[in-house]
Amino acid sequence: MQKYTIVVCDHIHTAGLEMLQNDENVNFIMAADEPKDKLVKEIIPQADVAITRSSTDVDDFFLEHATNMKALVRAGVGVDNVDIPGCSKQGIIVMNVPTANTIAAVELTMAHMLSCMRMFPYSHDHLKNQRIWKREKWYGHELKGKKLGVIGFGNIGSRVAKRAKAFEMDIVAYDPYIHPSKVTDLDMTYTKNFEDILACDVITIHTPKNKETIGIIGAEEIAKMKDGVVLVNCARGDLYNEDALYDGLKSGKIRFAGIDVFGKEPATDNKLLDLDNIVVSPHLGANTYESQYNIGTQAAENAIAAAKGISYPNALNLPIDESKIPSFVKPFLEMGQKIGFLASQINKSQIISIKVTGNGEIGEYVDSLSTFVTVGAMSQSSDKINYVNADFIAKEKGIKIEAENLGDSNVYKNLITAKLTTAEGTTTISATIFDDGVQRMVAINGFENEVALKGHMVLFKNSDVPGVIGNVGMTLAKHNVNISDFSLARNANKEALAVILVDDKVDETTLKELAALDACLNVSYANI
Ligand SMILES: NC(=O)c1ccc[n+]([C@@H]2O[C@H](COP(=O)([O-])OP(=O)(O)OC[C@H]3O[C@@H](n4cnc5c(N)ncnc54)[C@H](O)[C@@H]3O)[C@@H](O)[C@H]2O)c1
Ligand SMILES: O=C(O)[C@H](O)COP(=O)(O)O
Repeated sequence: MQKYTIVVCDHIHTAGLEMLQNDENVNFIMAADEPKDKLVKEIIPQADVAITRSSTDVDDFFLEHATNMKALVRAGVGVDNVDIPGCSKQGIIVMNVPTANTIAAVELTMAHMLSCMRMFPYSHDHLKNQRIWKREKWYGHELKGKKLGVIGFGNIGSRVAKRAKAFEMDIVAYDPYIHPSKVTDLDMTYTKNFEDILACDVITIHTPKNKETIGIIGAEEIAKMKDGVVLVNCARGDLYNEDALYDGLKSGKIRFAGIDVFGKEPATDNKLLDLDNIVVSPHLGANTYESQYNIGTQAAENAIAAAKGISYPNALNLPIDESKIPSFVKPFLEMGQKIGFLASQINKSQIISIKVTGNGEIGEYVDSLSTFVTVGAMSQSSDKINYVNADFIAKEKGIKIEAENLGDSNVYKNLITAKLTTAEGTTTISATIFDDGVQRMVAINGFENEVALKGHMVLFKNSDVPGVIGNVGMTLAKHNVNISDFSLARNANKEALAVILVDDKVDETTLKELAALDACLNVSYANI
């Protein structure tokens, strides 16, 4: 029985661990308590799939040891500590669990916001730990009537905004990547002007961490804010520049900050912890039982599906978004891979370039088609090639990949053509799918041979003189090769090409005998 190794690198809910344990095809290794060095060097090389959280960096060191890995599941949202291009290069499909912890993060944000307004952890500490009853010391502020600036209006930001509106706050949202109606339909203000956010009483951030958002709030932005502003960050460390945040809090320009995430975690020696106008938590945004149950079970389910090659839910680095591919396109993708593979068997040499064109409606998907043709064409020479790393590996090998949408075709409703150029020459194959659903080659190197793209194939090119077909048939019969289909086409140069489907593999002796026939120009065998 096929067994797949799934390594759990960080703690996930026991319900997820049980799913892994109970799957008979899964050999599951719980490595959350292993030192990272041991995890990476000794355990990761065994993994077909790994499950990680924010405590495991998927960096050069990790990838260097992930020699068998097919997929990685981030049991959460943020993939800022996962080197996605590096994973793609190694053919590792990266998936996350994007919505399972949304509510947990939303509610923690509200907790931070309220704690900042009422200094709740401090009054609690005063009474409980210091036994001081000093009501006049703890005058807070109300959310009602205050302006809340929300940076990033996705799953979490939009829900924080809705809850804040229930507290009668006025919401201003900044998110250049959404339609403004997502905000205005909720009777909130949408802005493209970041200064409108800086003018708010309370600011909360809910963007991913990337080149554009790191330091989106720095010293300059803080200087423009209202005196006594409150800042909340339950998204990622470093979105607010930590030095600027520290200075702003120290000077009192920022009255209070609620911070769940830090530039470097664990953050036990972060200087922000020295301040007494800050509420902090150790990256607890996702830590509710409900959210961890959802995340743990979804991560386990997705890891099992990926290990078995069944599906890759929420994959972040597939060249195509499968949910956006209409069903009629999928067989064309599969056929693209077949003609790439066929071309590479007929034209066996170092690949120089691959050009893919599409006619008809399929032309719109020619970029995805070219990825599939590339996988097919390169799979002879590399057993590591897949849809995720095909473009990277092609680039690395200096192979030029081109894709072009040629618009409507006069003859075929949809047609894909793959042109494979190697050190030996060029092979061009066109294929289509008619209403009967059969994937058919319709042309090869200028010959209009129509033949189903399946099984064993002999391609026999000859001078167009009498008697050739008979001799080919006799030679195949002599070697016990049964013909199941035969397609003959001629060109203007008095040449003919026979594409012969046969029942079994054709051996070298038979091919040599065919090549020795008088009119033969060349012969090749392929199996798809
Ligand atoms: N503290 C935690 O434990 C915790 C838990 C869950 C999520 N998170 C973090 O919260 C963040 C948001 O998560 P989400 O699920 O809402 O993600 P999401 O993808 O649903 O939303 C992110 C939003 O940010 C917007 N955005 C991107 N770049 C922007 C920019 N430059 N300016 C303004 N808006 C921009 C996007 O358009 C999107 O609407 C992520 O960083 C995630 O890692 C933290
Ligand atoms: O991005 C996330 O999903 C959160 O930050 C949670 O991270 P964690 O899984 O390490 O708690």
